[in-house]
Amino acid sequence: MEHWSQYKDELIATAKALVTPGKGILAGDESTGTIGKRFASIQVENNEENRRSYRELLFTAPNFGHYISGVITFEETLYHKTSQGKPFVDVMKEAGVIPGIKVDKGVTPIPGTKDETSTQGLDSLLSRCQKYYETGARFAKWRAVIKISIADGCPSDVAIKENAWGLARYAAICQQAGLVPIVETRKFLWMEITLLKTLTSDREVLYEVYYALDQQHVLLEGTLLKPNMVLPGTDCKDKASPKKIAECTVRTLQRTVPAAVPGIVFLSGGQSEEEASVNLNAMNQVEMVKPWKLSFSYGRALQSSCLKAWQGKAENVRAAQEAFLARAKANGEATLGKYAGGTGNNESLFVKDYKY
Ligand SMILES: O=C(COP(=O)(O)O)[C@@H](O)[C@H](O)[C@H](O)COP(=O)(O)O
Repeated sequence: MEHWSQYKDELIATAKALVTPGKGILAGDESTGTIGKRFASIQVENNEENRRSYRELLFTAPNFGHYISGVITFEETLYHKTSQGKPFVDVMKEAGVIPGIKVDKGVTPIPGTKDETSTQGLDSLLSRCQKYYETGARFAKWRAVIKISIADGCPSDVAIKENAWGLARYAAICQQAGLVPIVETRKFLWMEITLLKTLTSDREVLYEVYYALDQQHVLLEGTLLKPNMVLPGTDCKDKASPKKIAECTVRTLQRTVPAAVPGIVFLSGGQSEEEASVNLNAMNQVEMVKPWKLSFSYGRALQSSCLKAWQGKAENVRAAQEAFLARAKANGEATLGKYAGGTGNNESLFVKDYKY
């Protein structure tokens, strides 16, 4: 018996459903501080009722399940209800959308490194996951943040190993409780970093992550990977075309991610809405061997225009939902390589010195 035996079929089915062609994941798990920054940009107060109303707007957007397979929530949101008293979890399920939950507790510095971090939250993780499963969640997210900087010699071996091992422990525990673990390796790029350096570091990190997952008997068929696309830093002089980004990203994944993994759901990582859609589309068009589905798990690139349209006002809810659905549809098309382009905002969503 493996620790996941009881849930094996369900884990495999959930992971597969999350990467249904034409759909992807809404990352709506901004912690209280992060959503506060997003609200501040539209002069909306960061209180619980505004957070609840905003998430209600997203989860009641008409037919959002046509393009969204699952939603990652922050713990507070998992227990929220609509203004009519219906639990969000039920709203999602009725829309054919799978509820998910962020289970990590942020990062902490690794002593002796140059501001590299490891992710916290393993203590009591099993009992938390069991509780979330009972509430209706069927998948989880845990973010490892990897700093990439030539000047500081990062990522260091220590940081890579520490983060890979933590991700594997998290993944094993989630599967024990019936939750599909999304394994997130978020690279924090020094702004001048070249495409080549990102590519090399990504490969080192992913090798180690899949070694650790194997060591800890994680059922790969019941997992998803959430990486960055392979991109140059925002200040790098050599810009890369969507085709080049697609080729470098797919090649990196070919060399590191086993074919047993059903899907790779990219984070948007500061790309503009349009870039995130166009680059995902290019990956799904490029003629290379791709044994996994390539989809999205976007936060900013799905919500930026929606937030701007909302402005915290009830009379703007419909317009905000339309803005959200437009990005969901575009990215759904990009998972099929059928996004024609031109519908997204080109404004960069990069946040300088973001603290994870
Ligand atoms: O994974 C995610 C995707 O982010 P992104 O597409 O890069 O905007 C999100 O869940 C972010 O992690 C989200 O904004 C979480 O916020 P904090 O945990 O940093 O508060």
